[in-house]
Amino acid sequence: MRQLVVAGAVVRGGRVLAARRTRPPEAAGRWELPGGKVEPGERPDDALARELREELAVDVEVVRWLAGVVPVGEAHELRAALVRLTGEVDQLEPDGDTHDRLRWLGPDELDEVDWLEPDRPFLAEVAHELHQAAPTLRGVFFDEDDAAQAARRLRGDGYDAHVERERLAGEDDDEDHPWAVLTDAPAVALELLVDELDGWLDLEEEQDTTAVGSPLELPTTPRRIKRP
Ligand SMILES: Nc1nc2c([nH]c(=O)n2[C@H]2C[C@H](O)[C@@H](COP(=O)(O)OP(=O)(O)OP(=O)(O)O)O2)c(=O)[nH]1
Repeated sequence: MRQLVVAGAVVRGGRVLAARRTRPPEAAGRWELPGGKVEPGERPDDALARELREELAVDVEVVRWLAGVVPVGEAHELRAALVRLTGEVDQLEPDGDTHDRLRWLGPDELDEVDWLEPDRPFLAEVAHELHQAAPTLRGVFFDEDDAAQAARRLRGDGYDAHVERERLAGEDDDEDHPWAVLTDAPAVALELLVDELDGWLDLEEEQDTTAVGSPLELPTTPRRIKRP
């Protein structure tokens, strides 16, 4: 019998996490949904949670298993699940051992990376799921602490919210990038926070899911200067 490998489609803010493998040599440079082998007697859900904790230091829960079981080589077979992050994570780092790069991909970006063959049959269902996801709003802040506070408060109100580093149009260095809070909260909730914490709403719908990493435009209306 083939040994089961479980992989997680970690979905957050309308995007899925892809990880680039470093080993074995034939898989190095190819992208996958992070996960690993199920140990004897282990439940697949538990194995997936364990692997993502070990590899990415995140806590997840399985939302549902995707359709299909795909053979991997002679000895393994792959199943994949939609999972969601349950703990506090603002920045994810690759583990360095299995992966050297991570990317959050929107539904129209899934073909931008070179997936391992066994992962490909799952991608159509992942794309469908991402298209269904609640629209993602972005609030942008110059101050990391303000962004973190906004995300915390949104999560406290039961919404999904996380912080990402942004670039601005015309920037050509790594200095002073603003911070974006991506959330499925309604606009009114985010509006109150950007007003209070001196950020702005990024209303470029197209940027939300399709153009990850593309530069933001500066706000067109004056921002208040922060008072001490
Ligand atoms: N984790 C994972 N492995 C995949 C995917 N697609 C795919 O073909 N594989 C292959 C690569 C490996 O040959 C095998 C899983 O190995 P792994 O290295 O991730 O498993 P593991 O963490 O338990 O590692 P190990 O220490 O036993 O090597 O399945 C995928 O999406 N995720």
